[in-house]
Amino acid sequence: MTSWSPILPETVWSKVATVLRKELGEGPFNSYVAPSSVRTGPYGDPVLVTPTAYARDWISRNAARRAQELWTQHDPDSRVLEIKSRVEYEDATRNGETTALDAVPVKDVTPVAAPVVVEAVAPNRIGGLQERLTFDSFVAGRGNEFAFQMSRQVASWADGHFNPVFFHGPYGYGKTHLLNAIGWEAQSRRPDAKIVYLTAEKFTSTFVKALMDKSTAAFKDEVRGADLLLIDDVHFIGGKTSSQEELFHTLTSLIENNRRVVFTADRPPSQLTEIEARLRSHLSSGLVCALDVADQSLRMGIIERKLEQLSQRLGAAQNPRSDVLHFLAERVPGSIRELEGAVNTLVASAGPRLGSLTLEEAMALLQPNLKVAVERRVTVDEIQKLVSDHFGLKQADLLSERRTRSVARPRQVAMWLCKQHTTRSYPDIGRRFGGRDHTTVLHAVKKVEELLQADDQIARDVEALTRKLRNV
Ligand SMILES: Nc1ncnc2c1ncn2[C@@H]1O[C@H](COP(=O)(O)OP(=O)(O)OP(=O)(O)O)[C@@H](O)[C@H]1O
Repeated sequence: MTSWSPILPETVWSKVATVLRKELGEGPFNSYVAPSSVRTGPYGDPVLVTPTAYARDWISRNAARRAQELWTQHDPDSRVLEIKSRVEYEDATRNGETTALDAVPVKDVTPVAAPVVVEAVAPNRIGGLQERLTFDSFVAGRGNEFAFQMSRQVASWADGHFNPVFFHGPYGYGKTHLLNAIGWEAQSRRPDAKIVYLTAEKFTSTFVKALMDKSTAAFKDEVRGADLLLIDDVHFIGGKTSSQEELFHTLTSLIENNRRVVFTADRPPSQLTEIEARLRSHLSSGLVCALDVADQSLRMGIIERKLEQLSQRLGAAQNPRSDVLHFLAERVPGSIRELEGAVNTLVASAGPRLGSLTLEEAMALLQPNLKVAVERRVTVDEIQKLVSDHFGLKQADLLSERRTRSVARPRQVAMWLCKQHTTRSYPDIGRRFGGRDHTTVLHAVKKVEELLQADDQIARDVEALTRKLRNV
């Protein structure tokens, strides 16, 4: 067996962070420590990378000594934890001080139930695409095989008989992954082509903003000029009349001009009852293709691929024993998103002991993941509807650019509820609130934490909303 040496920095960090969270309190922890992540420096030393110089200074003043103390307790090699802002770290990386292989976003090894770190969003050429979501990292099997083949066909720019292509399926089973993979592959085959990827939220919010700014012509040019348009979560456009109208004209124009369009949604077009009949019918006029929940063998394949990826990035490690693998595949409730979270938890918490863990030990480590997914799943969409109703707003207000307090505060409450009641990451929540940055979500979460202590009215609102969410 090849063992990991030295111990994974992420494993140590997740222990350190758990204690810091308790000692610093949720507010400061979420503001400064949670958005930071642990990377590895050129000589294997851990580096805590903070999003800003301000956060670096705050941590250096208020938490560095304690973090080092805790680090030393948990790291058999007693390495020194350096603290750098992201800019400093990136400069050092550019200057060859670190190796690409060493850079490990902590998100990948952090339990989903303990939001210690923020997902690192890699930059990409097509706006909005995530770099890790490619065909190579997608595992095909029963439930998604046909969707996978169709996606490859669209991405190959082969003469398509079907346009638009519409993928639908339950949450967390790879729709966004396939849409991203199509984008990457199509771009690599035709670098000159214009590929536009938009979530339906982003389509709506950008369009509404363009209406207000009287700049719809630019918006139309951008979207209707695409050779391939990829729209994620189109169900979101339900009830939004002007955006539906715009999407309808966009779709017909692209199809008339032989441009490709691909949609994803949580339901087939026929069930999108909040979408106007004319648009619904156009959505189903090409190929409608279902992604189904994954069976045990697909879940096992995904676990193996995920372990392979983690071991490539973190160094070789022995896979868990087969009873542990089967437990993961069969007993972790929820979608592939929760399954991935469970694999991350196990790898992060077991470290070099991964291969020798007994089933009982694995079950104990996975406790948070088993609990989280047992609870009823709440969606971002549901939270947005509930919050906008509660505060007498429209759902679109929460996604809009409006910053007046009567809108900004409910938006922050909605973001906080999303963090509490869904397994979505900060960047993901930001995307679903009109394409906002993850730092905005972090700020909102921190603000609401503060208000819950200081503002009785907000505390009552949050309590009422939480109760409603549980009973929906
Ligand atoms: N077949 C698969 N192979 C590898 N990873 C997968 C597969 N299916 C899903 N995943 C992973 O599971 C997670 C959730 O998938 P994704 O975001 O694509 O779900 P979705 O169906 O779009 O969900 P939602 O409707 O909530 O947006 C992602 O990290 C994705 O990479």
